[in-house]
This record gives sequence, structure tokens and C-alpha cells, in this order.
Amino acid sequence: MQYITDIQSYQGKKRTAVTLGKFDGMHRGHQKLLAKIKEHTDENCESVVFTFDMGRECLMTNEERKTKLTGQADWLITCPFTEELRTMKAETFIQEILVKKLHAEYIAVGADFHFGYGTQGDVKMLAEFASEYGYKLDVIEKEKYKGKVISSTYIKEALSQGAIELANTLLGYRYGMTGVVEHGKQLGRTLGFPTMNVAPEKEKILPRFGVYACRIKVDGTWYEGIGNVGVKPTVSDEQKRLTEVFAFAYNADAYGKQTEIEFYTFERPETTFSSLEELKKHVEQDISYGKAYFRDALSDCAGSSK
Ligand SMILES: Cc1cc2nc3c(=O)[nH]c(=O)nc-3n(C[C@H](O)[C@H](O)[C@H](O)COP(=O)(O)O)c2cc1C
Ligand SMILES: Nc1ncnc2c1ncn2[C@@H]1O[C@H](COP(=O)(O)OP(=O)(O)OP(=O)(O)O)[C@@H](O)[C@H]1O
Repeated sequence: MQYITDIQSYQGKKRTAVTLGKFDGMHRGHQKLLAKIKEHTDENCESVVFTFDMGRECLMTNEERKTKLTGQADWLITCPFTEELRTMKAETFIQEILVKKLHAEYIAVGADFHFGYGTQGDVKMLAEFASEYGYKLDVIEKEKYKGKVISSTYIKEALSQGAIELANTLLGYRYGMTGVVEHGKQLGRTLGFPTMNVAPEKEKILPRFGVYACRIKVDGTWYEGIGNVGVKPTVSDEQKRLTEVFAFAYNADAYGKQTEIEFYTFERPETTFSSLEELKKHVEQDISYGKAYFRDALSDCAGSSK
């Protein structure tokens, strides 16, 4: 997949099948659009995911979207939502970007897709220009879950409530974060639970602060664990957002290593404990909870394969 952040550097020569939007999270609705453009690709036609980088807090960083789409699309174009793009008339966007630049022969969007200055461009306008510019337009019915339309906004709401299983269902994969293991106060090991401290990107949305059964990938291997998302108010007043994971079966030095974390289930909210002893007692319970969670999850899998 070719990744560019500036439409002027697009060098594609073939016709394209394009989908457009913010694509924050690449949730199940977004994946439906991706499947549609992939259906239309062949030796003469490449798939293009065109996203707008709004520069706001997000479910997925640009780098994470790039990783997720690698092998799934021929081009990922992530355009910063500049003044030029914001004030571009919808007709100009169709003519200059979709037609002249991308040579679009197929466009797939959801029914509520809007674009162009004042968001005046919509599926009606895209349909009106279709025969003139020789592209086919597919307006995709919104993917729903239990009758409710899946959207990035819905997933953000679920995460803010700690409803991680719901968020994972709407996404179609497990929500997580990536980052490098940093040095903490090294208190954890003295308390009996060494943790990997991983700071999220500034714009990355974290689930509700609290304790989660999670997995962490270090050096290519996934480890089960229990982690705290938050600012650890018992031991720090820095307000620095971190995910701290105690991986049950990891006992090497992970400082400086790139990791990936996936959240499975919410156990309890982050708490300001009155002492380190109280904290230790609760973390011991959290560890038992996490181990039981993964043990039960594994035995459920074994049961279902019978
Ligand atoms: C499972 C787990 C649960 C935690 N829960 C809390 C909590 O509720 N409140 C809190 O202030 N810190 C919590 N922490 C963070 C600990 O305070 C922190 O890991 C410990 O002080 C070690 O910090 P260090 O890595 O800077 O040495 C939790 C950590 C883990 C691994
Ligand atoms: N549930 C869905 N099913 C199918 N297509 C969708 C769905 N949600 C969004 N789309 C389409 O995917 C593209 C990108 O959507 P976008 O990321 O802007 O929407 P969203 O997920 O609804 O986000 P937000 O909640 O921020 O409005 C658009 O063409 C949009 O219409």
C-alpha cells in the first residue's frame, strides 16, 4: 500500500475505486466500504481510501490506520483538513481531486457522507456528476448493531463508559493502543507487580480510566495481563495519561520496546487509594480477576469447539 499525506504527491496512473471520509477507527461500517472498493479493483483499477485528518482526538492515529490498511488497499491518502480543503467547493473537489487527480471510476460512500465548503457536497451531488465524469456511485446502507447505526461517535461513547466489549463489537476488532515502554517510579516491582508503562499518543482516545483485562504484544509475542488506564492518582499528581500493564508471564526488561495493547473487559474504575497497602491489596485482586478472565475465556473457546 502506498501512503501519502498530500494529494499533490499522488502518482497513481490507473483508474481508481475510491471511498471517502474520516474513517476514525475503521469500524465495521467503514470496513463495508473498504470491501466494496476492493471488489472493484483489477489490473486497471486501484483502490483508494481517502481520509481527512481533522487533527482532533481520535480512536485511531494516522499511523495505526496505515498499519490496519496495509495489504487492504492500494493507496491510503490522509489529507490534513487544511483551510484550502475546508474552503474548496464540493464541485471543485469532485472535478480536481476525484476526477482529474484520482481518475475515479467507482466511488463508495455512506448515505450521510458530506464534503466540500459548508459540507454542501453530498451523495445527491456525487450522483448528479456521475455520468458526466464517468464514475459509478454506490451509496452503501449504514451498518448497524442491534438497530443502531455504527459510527465513530457511538464507539467513543462506549469507550467513555468503559463498555469495551461493545466498542470491540462495533469496531470488528479489539480496541487498543500502541507505544513505547517508559520508565515509571519503579514502585510496581517493590509492590510485587512490575508494570510496563505505555503512554498513548497525545490525540489518542483512551477508554474510561480504570482496570482492564488486556493483552500486550512485546517482541512479537502477545502476553495476557491486567492493566490500569489513567493517571495513577494514588502515587502521582502529574495527570500524565498512561496504560500500565502487569503481564502475568513476562519477566524480562521491556524498557524502550515498542508495544501494542488490546483491551478485553473493564473490571473497575481507577481509584485514589489512601495508602500503598490498599493499592497493593486491590491490585492483587485485579491480578486474580485478570487470570480468571483469561482462563474462563480460554475454557469457553475449548467448549465451543466441541
Ligand atoms: C492492575 C493495576 C491496577 C491499578 N489500579 C490503580 C488504581 O486504582 N489507582 C492508582 O492510583 N493506581 C493504580 N495502578 C497503578 C499503580 O499505582 C502503579 O502501577 C504503581 O504505583 C507502580 O508505578 P510505577 O510503574 O511508576 O512504579 C494500578 C496498576 C495496575 C497494574
Ligand atoms: N455504519 C456505517 N455503515 C456504512 N458506511 C458508513 C457507516 N458509518 C460511516 N460510513 C461511511 O464511511 C465513510 C466515513 O465515515 P465517517 O468516518 O466520516 O463517519 P462516522 O463513522 O459516522 O463518524 P462520525 O461518528 O464522526 O460522524 C462515509 O462515507 C460514511 O458515510
